[in-house]
Amino acid sequence: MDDIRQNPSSGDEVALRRIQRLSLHLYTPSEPHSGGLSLLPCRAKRNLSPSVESLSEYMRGPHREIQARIFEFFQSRPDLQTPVEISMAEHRQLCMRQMTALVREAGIRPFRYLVENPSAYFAIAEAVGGVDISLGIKMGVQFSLWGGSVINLGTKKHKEKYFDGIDNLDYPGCFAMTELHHGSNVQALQTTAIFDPITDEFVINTPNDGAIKWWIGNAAVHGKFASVFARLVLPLQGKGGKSADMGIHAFIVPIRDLETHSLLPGVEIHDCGHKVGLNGVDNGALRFSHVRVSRDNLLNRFGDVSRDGKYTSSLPTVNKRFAATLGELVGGRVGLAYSSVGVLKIAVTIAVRYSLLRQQFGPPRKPEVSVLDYQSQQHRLMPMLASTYAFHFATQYLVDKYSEMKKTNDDQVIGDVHALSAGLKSYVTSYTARSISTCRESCGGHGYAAVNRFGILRNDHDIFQTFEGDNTVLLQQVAGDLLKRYQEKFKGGTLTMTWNYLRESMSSYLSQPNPVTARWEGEDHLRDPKFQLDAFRHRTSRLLQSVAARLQKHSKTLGSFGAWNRCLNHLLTLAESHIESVVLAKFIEAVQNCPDANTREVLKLVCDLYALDRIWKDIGTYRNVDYVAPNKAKAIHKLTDYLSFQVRGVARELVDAFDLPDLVIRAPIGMASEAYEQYTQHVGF
Ligand SMILES: Cc1cc2nc3c(=O)[nH]c(=O)nc-3n(C[C@H](O)[C@H](O)[C@H](O)COP(=O)(O)OP(=O)(O)OC[C@H]3O[C@@H](n4cnc5c(N)ncnc54)[C@H](O)[C@@H]3O)c2cc1C
Repeated sequence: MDDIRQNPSSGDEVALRRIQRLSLHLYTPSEPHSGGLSLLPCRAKRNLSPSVESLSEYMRGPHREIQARIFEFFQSRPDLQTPVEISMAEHRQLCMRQMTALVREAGIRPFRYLVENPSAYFAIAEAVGGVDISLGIKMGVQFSLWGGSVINLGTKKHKEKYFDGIDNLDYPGCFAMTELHHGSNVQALQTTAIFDPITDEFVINTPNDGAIKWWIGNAAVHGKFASVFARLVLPLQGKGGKSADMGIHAFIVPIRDLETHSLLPGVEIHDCGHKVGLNGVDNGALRFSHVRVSRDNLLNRFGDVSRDGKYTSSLPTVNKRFAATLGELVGGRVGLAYSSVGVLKIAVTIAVRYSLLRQQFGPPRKPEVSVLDYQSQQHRLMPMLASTYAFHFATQYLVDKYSEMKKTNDDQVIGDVHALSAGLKSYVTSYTARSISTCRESCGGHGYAAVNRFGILRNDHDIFQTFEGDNTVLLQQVAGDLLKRYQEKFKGGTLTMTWNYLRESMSSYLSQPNPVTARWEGEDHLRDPKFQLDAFRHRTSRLLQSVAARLQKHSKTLGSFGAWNRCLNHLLTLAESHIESVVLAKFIEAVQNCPDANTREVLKLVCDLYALDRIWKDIGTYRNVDYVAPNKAKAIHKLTDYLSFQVRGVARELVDAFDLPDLVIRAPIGMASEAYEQYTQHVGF
């Protein structure tokens, strides 16, 4: 493409003059702090002066020290840093070396943290994901999935036998749930585990090619064990002497010899091959041909088989056992939501720093301006920066709740964590996936250089939307949960903490919007957290009430499955709306709890942008029900642009406060200083 400055055809000259005229119209000379140009000077602006240190201190959370240890360790070991170009085979070996060195040389034992201090575990996962996302996922497979299944679905005997080997990596393992024909629908898995009462063993078998375990992390190269999810079948225990299918259970199956590493008899493994991303993780496909394992290898916390082949369980039905089994695996979702925010922080930091550095065009006879001074660039990046802050606090809350759940086993907290982890995992990972592309675009051509990271971040992170539960499927769990609570409300039941607002407010949200407040357009009102939360909750309550009525109507003719499908998009919108309400509530709380007044003021600005941008993006919904009048909609739009502009003034400090070391950012264009120098050096100047 021709560059319009170097080769101005007459049409291009006209375009250039138009841009320059536009610059004159839109901008007036800058105030000192913004470092650029100011937008429509219609308001009396206050310059904020955030302290990066104080902001960072508040954001950091309690586990910064262990993260710093991880960064220092990898910083000191260039041989363990992932280069930009690396083959799949080398990447897999490097990832294994990285994980082994972390455990055996740096002395960081993620598995112990997972069991004893989950919030520290998630901080470790975020930090190693910053070193290489493949490493973060490889570690997640080993400790959270393979280790987590043994600890959470097994009993004391399993812990005694396997804990140390998992912890010190003598027992690298896999989590083998997904099959070729079934991923999301776990209840339909076909691998069987048939009890043989004569030998006191289970026989693990893949009955057809559709039941081949697929995508199993750690299987292609490194795994020695797998926790295999299979239907537990008891011969002669069903009606009329038939076999009884007791549903999906997990079994520990050794897959490779501990000494020689060769495949064990009856186990066939093939490599899933080169992937779009995460090529440091060795995903494999496994077929089992009548592999025998001891009865003790059943992970028997929720269901057991006695020596004489009788089934016992504290849970009365197959569905309850299934829910309990899958429920124990929510830790993976918590980790993904949390790590996804970590990836978003990296992408936003690179995009914002570069957009501040990069200068293109400007008013006549004036220096060129930073591209972040363009309203369009602010519109792309500032609400994203605000969302990153919002998700930071929301996922921090999720991690705290998860830790509380593990400590107390309280039913209400369990309910809360299950729905919230499903919702935040899907909402945050989808948002991050979209945003990485926007960040790439906002850095122009230099965003396309592999060294500047967006390609690998996008490719590695993309699958976060699918594994540990496909996002569309998980959002339906959130919607289902909301509907359940809605029904309970009318039966006088209790609501868990996060859902409490529905009880408190359903009736007021569902009454006709107040025509007077619908017209209020003052900045104080629009920036009042009460108005913002009210708007989010009003939308959720309406969506909930209307979808409940639609489901009831359609189920009469379509049955419950058909009715659900007829309302599916509505249900997904409901789930997202609810998650957004929770995210906003947690952000508002975080602002209010911030002890330093200066920092609080900056966070309040960022929070206001998050809230108003979301309201503006969904303004049609609010207008449709006259929750906001036309004048108010216009005021929201104007204020959102203005807040984006204000956040631009503190954008550098906001990304610096993420406190990500160069080891994690790596992109030359995303460096805090001398970015151009580092970039030119990279290509050899
Ligand atoms: C890199 C990678 C690593 C993985 N690691 C592991 C691992 O270690 N262990 C393991 O067991 N698994 C692993 N998986 C598998 C992963 O968990 C599954 O891919 C995931 O659960 C989704 O299942 P699926 O791929 O079969 O998709 P499907 O369930 O077939 O979904 C396909 C599409 O249909 C849609 N869809 C499905 N059901 C519904 C519905 N009810 N309503 C609306 N839409 C629907 C989905 O949104 C999606 O768009 C991995 C996958 C990958 C790619």
